[in-house]
Amino acid sequence: MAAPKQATDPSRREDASAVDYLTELGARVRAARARRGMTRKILAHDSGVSERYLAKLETGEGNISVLVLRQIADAMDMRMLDLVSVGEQLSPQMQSLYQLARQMTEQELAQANSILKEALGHKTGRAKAKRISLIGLRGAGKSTLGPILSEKLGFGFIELNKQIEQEFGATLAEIFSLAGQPSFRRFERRCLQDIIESHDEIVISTGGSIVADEKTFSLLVQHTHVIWLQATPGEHMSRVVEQGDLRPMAGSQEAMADLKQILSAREPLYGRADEVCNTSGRAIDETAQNLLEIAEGLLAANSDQSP
Ligand SMILES: Nc1ncnc2c1ncn2[C@@H]1O[C@H](COP(=O)(O)OP(=O)(O)OP(=O)(O)O)[C@@H](O)[C@H]1O
Ligand SMILES: O=C(O)C1=C[C@@H](O)[C@@H](O)[C@H](O)C1
Ligand SMILES: [Mg+2]
Repeated sequence: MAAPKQATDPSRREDASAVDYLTELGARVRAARARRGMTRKILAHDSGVSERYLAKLETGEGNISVLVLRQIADAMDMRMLDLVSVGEQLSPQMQSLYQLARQMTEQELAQANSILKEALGHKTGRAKAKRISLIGLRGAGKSTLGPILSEKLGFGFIELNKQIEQEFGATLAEIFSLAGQPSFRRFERRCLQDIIESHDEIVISTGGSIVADEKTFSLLVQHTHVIWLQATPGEHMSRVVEQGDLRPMAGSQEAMADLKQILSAREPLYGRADEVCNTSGRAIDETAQNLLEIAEGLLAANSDQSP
């Protein structure tokens, strides 16, 4: 007869973490239901999921399907994300804002955004000081235009990714392969925080994926005047290839589709920038001049707001 599996068996460890996860998920559903004052019967009625199944789920016994979880989240008017992502819950204040925002039309959202920005204007204005950051996809021109802009403004210049490499004594590739993406994101945030604390007049060229981390990107938005350097997908691709990076050529159809997908996924995030600078079909000199005007406009608006 085969010996029973020991606790050190990796498959057992996976089982244990799955049980913990399902228990946590169940507790979240129960807590969310309780916060809304919904009995299990009401949630069953509103979601179309049986009371019996809900009871199993809430005690961590049911390995729920994504679609059923969506029914439950919808019935409680909440994001599935807040049920499934352990350790990443919205604070009560954020939840309240989120609920409010969910009921608004796009037009009302834009209005709410500018009302909030204005109401908090003196705070954000000071918080941004004379820091300009450039964001955008690979080949947008962040590294090319950043130093030119800093020279024209008489400010310092920092290439965030280079700063991270210096700070942590390893190349980006090494950081990604040895420490992994989550560590890179932590280093990136820490570096940005240090730069913000130590520089009031600076141009920062960021990495294209800085928008992927909500906290880091919020830090950037709150403490710098963010300018999104835009280009067409074709130009992003041709510029990267011209720089000698031949990776995008491996199956160029697929690479182009990937690039377009990344761009469209990031567009709403890049869209949080204070201003946009279109670099497409323009010479570097011309773009640099336009970028300078945009930056000066942002700095002037900021000095108007300062107390
Ligand atoms: N109008 C323009 N503005 C900026 N760069 C341009 C323009 N036209 C062509 N280029 C070229 O596009 C390339 C932009 O590359 P750059 O390395 O500055 O992009 P990046 O945004 O820093 O990308 P990455 O995310 O890979 O660091 C350069 O080779 C530059 O010469
Ligand atoms: O756009 C991207 O996805 C990236 C751009 C680089 O600057 C780095 O931030 C990282 O390698 C990822
Ligand atoms: Mg660059």
